[in-house]
This record gives sequence, C-alpha cells and structure tokens, in this order.
Amino acid sequence: MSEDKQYTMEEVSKHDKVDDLWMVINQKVYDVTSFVNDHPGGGDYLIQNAGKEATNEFLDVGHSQKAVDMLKDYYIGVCTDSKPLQNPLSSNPIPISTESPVIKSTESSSNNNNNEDKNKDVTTTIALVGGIVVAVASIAFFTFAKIKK
Ligand code: HEM
Repeated sequence: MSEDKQYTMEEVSKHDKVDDLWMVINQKVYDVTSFVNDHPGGGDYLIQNAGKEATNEFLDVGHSQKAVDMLKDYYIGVCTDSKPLQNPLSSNPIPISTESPVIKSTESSSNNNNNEDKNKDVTTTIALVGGIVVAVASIAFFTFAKIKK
C-alpha cells in the first residue's frame, strides 16, 4: 500500500473538468474521466462533484455493491488531507465494501453465542411457565376462598 500515490485536496481540485475529472471518496482518489458518459446516474452527478470530496454524495445515493466494486477500476491513489469516514472501513482501494463482512461478522458472532442464546431461551421459558403457574394458583386460591365465604 505504501506504493499508492498520495494526493492533496488541492491537487485533486485541479481535476474538475469533464475531460479531467477526479473525485475523493473515503480518502481515496478516483479518476472517473472515462466514466462520465457511462455513469448510470448520468454524467452530471460526476461533473457536480468534480475535483471534490464526494463521499457523502456517493453514500447518499445508496449505490449498489456493484457500484462500490467498480470504484477500484478508477482508483489512482490516496488523499492525504480529506476527512475519513466517521466509521472508517477497510484500507483497500474499495471504500465502502463492508456489507458482506458486517453480515458475516454478525453471523459468526451469533454462532459463537449460540449456546448462550439457547441457555437464555430456557431460562426465559422456565420463568414464563413459573409465572403462569403462580398466577393460576393465586387465582384458584382466591376463587376458592371466596366460594368458602
Ligand atoms: C465515482 C464513482 C461512482 C461510481 C463508480 C458510480 C456508479 C454507479 C452505478 C453502477 C450506478 C447504477 C446503480 C447502482 O448500481 O448503484 C449509479 C447510479 C447513480 N449514481 Fe453513481 N457512481 C459514482 C459516483 C456518483 C456520485 C459522486 C454521485 C453523486 C451524487 C452519483 C449519483 C448517482 C445517482 C443519482 C444514480 C442513480 C441512482 C438510481 O437510479 O437509483 N454517483 N452510480
């Protein structure tokens, strides 16, 4: 990763034209000049963000994983002075690719806690059944007590 080229926002901001269009997404610099005419959302969106930090704009659209995967095709280096995401993700050129890892980690953590979860379930069931038995017994007791009177 040390071989990655480093750019500043000042440098990126010079590439703000339709025929020379860079943008920064999650501290990574993308040269999307060749993509302007192919962007499924329309070239205007890219032009509006030319030479800029466009992480929020990219995320706000809710781009698909396919779109996220496409970023690596346009990656040219890292931006040294743009803000990182609040929740920093992987350090590879693909910036917002946590979808599957996040799902995987929840799956594996739920697997790890499987026995614990089962124990919790049993405890809850016992507590519930116990509660019902006590409630029914008290109702029966008071009903009988009333009848006796
Ligand atoms: C620079 C890297 C970008 C790539 C590789 C990219 C790629 C894509 C792709 C593949 C789609 C089709 C829908 C999908 O698969 O999500 C799309 C749609 C779209 N993109 Fe981008 N995009 C980029 C940047 C941006 C930026 C900076 C904006 C700014 C707002 C933007 C706005 C949109 C919009 C509005 C759509 C249409 C969404 C829809 O139809 O629901 N894109 N983009």
